[in-house]
Amino acid sequence: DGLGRSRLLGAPRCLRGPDASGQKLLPKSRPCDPPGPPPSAPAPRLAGSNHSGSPKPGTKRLPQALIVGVKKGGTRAVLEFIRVHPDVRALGTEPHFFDRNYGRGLDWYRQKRHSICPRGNSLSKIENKKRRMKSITLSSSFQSRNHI
Ligand SMILES: Nc1ncnc2c1ncn2[C@@H]1O[C@H](COP(=O)(O)OS(=O)(=O)O)[C@@H](OP(=O)(O)O)[C@H]1O
Repeated sequence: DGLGRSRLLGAPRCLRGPDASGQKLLPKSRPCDPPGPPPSAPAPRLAGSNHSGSPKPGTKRLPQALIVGVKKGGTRAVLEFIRVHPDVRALGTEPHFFDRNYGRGLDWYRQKRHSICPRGNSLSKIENKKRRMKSITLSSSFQSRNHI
């Protein structure tokens, strides 16, 4: 609200440690993780999925929000605006999940997000260079009555 009070009352807060006081958690100059398994690696399977790769009923967890924009459409600016919220943490750099690290699986991606905010709200910008699209996912403990 206008007084700077969080409307996310009741949601676990992401306490910002000394390493995250408004700074990017991962500097842009940091080299990417070594490449994952070759493209022939099987597609990652969702936790709780059956042998066909389909999630079991009741186990699929989707992001609370997915913001999609074209490349160079200002998606970084949107992410930076959202991360100003005190209850939101964001990966500093794009994890390159789809174009470089897909073979590492969804657990690798989830762990990256979990490492910045284990119980709360995390943002990350992911990319699909082939389609020249960018998206921002917001996974959170927000209740449906909460908005940012
Ligand atoms: N409000 C507003 N108005 C006009 N232009 C803006 C605005 N916000 C971001 N930008 C410009 O958007 C470019 C970055 O977009 P993205 O963050 O989507 O880039 S990327 O696709 O992730 O590389 C980047 O443009 P370039 O500097 O030409 O790369 C930003 O300057």
